[in-house]
Amino acid sequence: MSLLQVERLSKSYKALQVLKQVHLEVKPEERHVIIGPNGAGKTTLFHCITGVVPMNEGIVRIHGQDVSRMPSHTRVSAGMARTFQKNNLFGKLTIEENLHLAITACKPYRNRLFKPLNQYRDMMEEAEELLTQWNLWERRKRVVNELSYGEQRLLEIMLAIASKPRILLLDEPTSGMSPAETIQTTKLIQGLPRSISLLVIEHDMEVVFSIADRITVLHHGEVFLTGSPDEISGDERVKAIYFGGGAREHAQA
Ligand SMILES: Nc1ncnc2c1ncn2[C@@H]1O[C@H](COP(=O)(O)OP(=O)(O)OP(=O)(O)O)[C@@H](O)[C@H]1O
Repeated sequence: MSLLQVERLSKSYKALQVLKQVHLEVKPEERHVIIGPNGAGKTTLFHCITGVVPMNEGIVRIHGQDVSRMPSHTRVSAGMARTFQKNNLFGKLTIEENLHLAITACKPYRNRLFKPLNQYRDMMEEAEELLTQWNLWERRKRVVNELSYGEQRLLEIMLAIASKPRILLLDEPTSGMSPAETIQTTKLIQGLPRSISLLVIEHDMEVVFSIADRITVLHHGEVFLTGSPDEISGDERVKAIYFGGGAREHAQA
């Protein structure tokens, strides 16, 4: 069974039809990357899959469960987590405080907190484990606003992992990063447990081909082609779409 299944998803913003009858499947353990020129509808597709914006038509299923009408936060309970193009962190709080909030948001006691967060032992243990795994234990007291842009984006991925998702959606995880940060982030994505399936929007072709098991090309809001990295890189029509239009500036960056 597919972990994520998107069927006939369509979305318009007033007269502008952004997504047209999109079909997409992510299998268990799969790392699936979406590419396409600027304005192809990639981020809008993520917004619709995660319930950030309503779609006009279509079905989204997570592990067979229809989540199409669920609000965004409920989809997290169904096993979906995501990062955004612009980060969603609490800049004035420390790394560990951000993590405590992210873990607590997934706990059954999240709406009835009667004591300070650091007295919830299960949450503190999970936080310590993640901070250690991600080599952030020593830096846990650092305030987020003082971190580099690349560190903030990495922290965002860690916070998304804190909800123990079955599928993680990453929207341009390396955008705005230095070459060194891009390499670090790519390694980190490669090292994520296979138990978490990935759906990633990415423009940097080196990153795309170093993480993708399958690639979907989105063009003018439609799925143009889904295939293996070899199928996509060898397809002349994809090259024409991707390098003939709005992706050029990304490809050359
Ligand atoms: N809230 C909105 N209201 C109106 N139009 C929107 C809105 N969000 C996106 N669009 C339009 O929808 C189209 C697709 O945008 P989207 O951001 O999904 O593309 P994208 O493939 O993610 O692009 P990029 O690679 O530049 O991030 C664009 O024409 C965009 O201007």
